[in-house]
Amino acid sequence: MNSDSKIYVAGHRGLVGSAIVRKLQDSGYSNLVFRTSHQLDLTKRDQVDAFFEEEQPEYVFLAAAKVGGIMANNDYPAEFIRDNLMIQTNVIDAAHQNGVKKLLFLGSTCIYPKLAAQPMREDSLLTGELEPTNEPYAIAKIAGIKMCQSYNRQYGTNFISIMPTNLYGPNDNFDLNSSHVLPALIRKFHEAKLNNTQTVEVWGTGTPKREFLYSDDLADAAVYLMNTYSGNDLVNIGMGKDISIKELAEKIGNTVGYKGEIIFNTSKPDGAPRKLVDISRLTGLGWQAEIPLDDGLGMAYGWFLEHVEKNTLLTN
Ligand SMILES: NC(=O)C1=CN([C@@H]2O[C@H](COP(=O)(O)OP(=O)(O)OC[C@H]3O[C@@H](n4cnc5c(N)ncnc54)[C@H](OP(=O)(O)O)[C@@H]3O)[C@@H](O)[C@H]2O)C=CC1
Ligand SMILES: C[C@H]1O[C@H](OP(=O)(O)OP(=O)(O)OC[C@H]2O[C@@H](n3cnc4c(=O)[nH]c(N)nc43)[C@H](O)[C@@H]2O)[C@@H](O)[C@@H](O)C1=O
Repeated sequence: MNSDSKIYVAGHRGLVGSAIVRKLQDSGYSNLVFRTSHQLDLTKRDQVDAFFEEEQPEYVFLAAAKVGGIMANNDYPAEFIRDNLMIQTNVIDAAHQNGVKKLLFLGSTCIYPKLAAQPMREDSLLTGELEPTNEPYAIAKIAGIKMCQSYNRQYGTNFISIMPTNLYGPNDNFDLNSSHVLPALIRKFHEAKLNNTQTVEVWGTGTPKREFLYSDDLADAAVYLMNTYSGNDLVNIGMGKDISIKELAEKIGNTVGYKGEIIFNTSKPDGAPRKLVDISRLTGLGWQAEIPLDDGLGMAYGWFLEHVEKNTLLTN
């Protein structure tokens, strides 16, 4: 990408899209184009076609998607498979029809089998059963990967796919029903501290392990790979380290300064037992993460205090 290349960041208000925009702007890219979902509903093919014809972007970061944590995926499987298939099909095909030079598709490590050998290598894709709580979303993401690879093969496009681990950072979703674990626990511990509540409920057994990457690290990797990597092989993006949900809860409790007790609600699902990604392909391409979890948690809590707590949560 050149500094004046026209770059479309789909999903620019979200956790990932907003981090990619910050990274591009900080790196001097000045010709960025965005639309909110109200201005451009990417599930609507006619709107997507009109947008690409009008704007003719040269590069596309596809960070628009229907995204949520374990319960949202479990409760709304139809929306997760439908919206994601529609958004990615419309954008990937329009990118091809309009001669986009390069597109980066965001998948997720939930595409790998529930019991994949750890750390999960890119070649474990389609070698076993998926985790049931997010199978419809994972199937949509696998279709997106296969679409990029098929377009590259048949039409000679340059569409790459990256598979980030669990992410967190500014503009995360802090809604307790639909969010991922990390923002949910920041909010739960913060509210328990303010209200002097004796216990905080953590879902599941606390034994599943997850790997967490700060969104600015992910954005750095995405821009780096857009500039340096072309090919059909997926690239995992992660830290290469994971922790249990119990350990995460304890860390967040310490970050927030909560003194009460943690209780586990085992009626809620655990999901995949472990999702540590193998990052050898990524490190071989010359990139590694820089923001340790302890630093990232402090930054995420600071962002929450500044942007979410003040404005909405406690006035509900
Ligand atoms: N969060 C995570 O832990 C992980 C995320 N990913 C992937 O990263 C990508 C981005 O996720 P994340 O940033 O967390 O998600 P967010 O929910 O934070 O943001 C998603 C964005 O998509 C946009 N969007 C949703 N539906 C539509 C639509 N119909 N038309 C146009 N825009 C739409 C929204 O736009 P608007 O704000 O304008 O409504 C929103 O800003 C996804 O592909 C996800 O699978 C991968 C691994 C982990
Ligand atoms: C990114 C990834 O995200 C999802 O998969 P997940 O990693 O299972 O998601 P999660 O962050 O919601 O949960 C992780 C673990 O944490 C436990 N947990 C405890 N307490 C809370 C809690 O309060 N909220 C939530 N959400 N989880 C909690 C929870 O029970 C589980 O054991 C999918 O969307 C998947 O498709 C995907 O791609």
